[in-house]
Amino acid sequence: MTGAAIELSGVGKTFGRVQALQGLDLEVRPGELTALLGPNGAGKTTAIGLMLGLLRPTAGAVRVLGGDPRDATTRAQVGSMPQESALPAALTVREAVTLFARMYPSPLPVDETLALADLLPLGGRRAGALSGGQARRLAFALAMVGNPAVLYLDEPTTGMDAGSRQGFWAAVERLKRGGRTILLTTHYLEEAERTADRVVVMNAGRILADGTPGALRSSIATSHVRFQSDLVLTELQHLPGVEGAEVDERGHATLTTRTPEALLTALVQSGTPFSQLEVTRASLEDAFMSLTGSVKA
Ligand SMILES: Nc1ncnc2c1ncn2[C@@H]1O[C@H](COP(=O)(O)OP(=O)(O)OP(=O)(O)O)[C@@H](O)[C@H]1O
Repeated sequence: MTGAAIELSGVGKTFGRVQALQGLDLEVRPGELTALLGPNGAGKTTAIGLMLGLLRPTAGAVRVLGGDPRDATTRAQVGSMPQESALPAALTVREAVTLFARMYPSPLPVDETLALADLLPLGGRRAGALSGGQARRLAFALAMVGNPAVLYLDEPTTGMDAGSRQGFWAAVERLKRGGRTILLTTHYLEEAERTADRVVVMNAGRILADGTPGALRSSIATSHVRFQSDLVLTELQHLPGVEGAEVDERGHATLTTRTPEALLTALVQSGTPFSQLEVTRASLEDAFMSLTGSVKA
């Protein structure tokens, strides 16, 4: 045992001819909030299915809290908010949470769980009558009521309005401070950046990047520097930190760089006259798309 809360080593998963995951190595430390990011079909849900013991790996091994994710002792310590949850439509919110609480050895108090998911005012409403965003909050409550050490949230905020989202992330922050290990998938990069200790970017069943949100941003986020000058393409390419350069026939240059400040300092120091300067920072969304080569999901 390595002390990792979740450990995937050399994990592969195929569905017929589809290779959903290939040689996946991932260690999640206890208490860490990890965001799995990737376009549709990247393999995020499959990875969670393996960590939950709902799927068996075709290759490699999956350990959760030092045990087999299929064992009852492991499952009792794990909570999951799936992408689409079948909620017990005829039960009220409170009844559903109470019922789920009975399935765990040391559940959270029902009222505390309802409060965490901002559902106290809706305790008497039938699950089948909830709005989409409210139903997501009930799925969150059902994932939490067992007082899990490890919590999986698969695209948790899909369908939530801005207010629900804010409340939800505040609750996740509290859970994180309480020392739980949380692994979530999301398409909302900015949310992941704000909340996660670590971001793991996946595409086509593999990990493309893994690091803190800040490190990821600085490793992939580029800026565009545009100006007009007499410099020709080779001179532009030799400015410090230039990763890409284009120049049109009128001398309008567009340079791609991760260090726009150093580039501009060198440009000014060279004494070359320039005009129409414009510096734009690529959004994290752009950087993510260029990394995964995907269109926005
Ligand atoms: N039960 C299954 N049978 C066949 N193929 C599957 C099955 N489950 C997943 N796949 C395929 O495996 C690949 C990974 O799917 P997965 O659902 O893990 O992606 P994802 O990253 O969660 O995508 P999304 O962002 O759309 O939820 C996809 O090509 C998908 O079609």
